[in-house]
Amino acid sequence: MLGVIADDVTGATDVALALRESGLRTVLYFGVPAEDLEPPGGHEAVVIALKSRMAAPARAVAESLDALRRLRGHGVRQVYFKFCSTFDSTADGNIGPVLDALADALDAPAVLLTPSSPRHGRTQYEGQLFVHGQPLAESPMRHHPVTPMTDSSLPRLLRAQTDRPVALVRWETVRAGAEAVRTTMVDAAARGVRYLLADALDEDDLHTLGSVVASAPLVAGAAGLAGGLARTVRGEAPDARDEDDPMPAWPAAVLCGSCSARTLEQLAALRALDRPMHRLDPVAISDPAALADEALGWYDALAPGMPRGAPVFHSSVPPEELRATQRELGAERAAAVLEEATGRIAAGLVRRGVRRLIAAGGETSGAVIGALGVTGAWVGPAAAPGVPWIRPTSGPGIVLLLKSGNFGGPDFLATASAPAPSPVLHPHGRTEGARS
Ligand SMILES: Nc1ncnc2c1ncn2[C@@H]1O[C@H](COP(=O)(O)OP(=O)(O)OP(=O)(O)O)[C@@H](O)[C@H]1O
Ligand SMILES: O=C(O)[C@@H](O)C(=O)CO
Repeated sequence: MLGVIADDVTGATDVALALRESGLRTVLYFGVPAEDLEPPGGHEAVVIALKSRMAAPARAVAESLDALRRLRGHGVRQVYFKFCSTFDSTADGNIGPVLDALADALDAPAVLLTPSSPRHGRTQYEGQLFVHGQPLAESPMRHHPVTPMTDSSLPRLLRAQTDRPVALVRWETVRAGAEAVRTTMVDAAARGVRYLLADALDEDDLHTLGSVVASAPLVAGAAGLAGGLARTVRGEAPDARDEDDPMPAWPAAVLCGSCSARTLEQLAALRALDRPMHRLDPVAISDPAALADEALGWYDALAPGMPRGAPVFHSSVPPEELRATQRELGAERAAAVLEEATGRIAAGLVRRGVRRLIAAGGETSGAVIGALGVTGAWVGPAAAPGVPWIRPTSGPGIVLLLKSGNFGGPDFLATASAPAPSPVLHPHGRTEGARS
């Protein structure tokens, strides 16, 4: 049994999909599940989604250790710490402290990690992180509203967050094969190195790395290495995926809090389709309940039957406008107002019969999950690489699509919220219409 601790909600759905596509039947929890909650039978991997990415180090460590305790109680022997493929962390940086705490608790000698996730265009070479071939600090991530990333050097980023020695596993070593990586790890551990940032440019590299850490107590990174590890763990055993898992064509709505470049493109595509769109402006209305009431009032006034397609609620703005709002309200307050309002809107929509909710942005998705009281979900088919449909294991009969800010093609939101059928992208690239 593989246990994953993810530092945000869309990171958790991303890694859960990687495990599912590697053939592991995967259950996902939002927050640390209650002691008496027995996971549904038949699963081979458990993912716990925390909302710790923006948290102060002490809180992130406490929450991660709590998740670890729960996973261990559940019989998990190997733990994967999932952080963002763009190494998103605040100025205080909690990835290092969480790694230190998990490594101590699991008695892990040297931990292999990499944010490389080639399916999402993230690669690591010579310790530098690239986003679709651009150095991280030159990518749109430099404008992120809460975690602007202005350095591309992973060793430097990680060393700023931990006192423990960090070294690289260079791409030439990875390409030389599992034995070369193993030797590098053993030598490094003997020299006192605790963290090995491994270069990886493609799925083969990740498979090699996965095979090296198949029995390591702690491994860390983005969804890419988790997939490489899962493929090794799973081996040639029969695939547990439910290939035809169709998504129902239920009434849909889109909730967008992400200001990422890709989300802005996806919103432009919705605008071009003349979808009904409502902007949430925290400067005009800074009381979250009033902001949500206004939005739900707009929804209630829409023509019955939604002839223009699923409605869209958004606060997404380009970087200059975002900075202006943040100057006016403060970045934290603006985010808190919008997240609470978005959660209230999600709950109001479900009360009104919406059963297919598409949320854009990790923090935004966390707010939606929290407001709906969703504590666990089965991982369904992918709507795009890294973005699975999920079905809550209890509560109202709905399906959710929680999209990381930069994931999905330009038409992703339009397609996912289309009346029916919505396309299902199979792991091996085959696309077909889902039945309703
Ligand atoms: N107009 C706005 N003004 C200020 N803050 C905003 C505005 N719109 C959104 N935000 C805040 O910006 C943050 C965006 O983070 P979120 O995690 O939802 O998206 P993301 O960072 O693009 O996605 P991911 O974390 O999956 O990459 C949220 O806290 C959101 O509330
Ligand atoms: O790794 C990624 O980029 C995503 O899974 C993520 O963490 C989104 O917040």
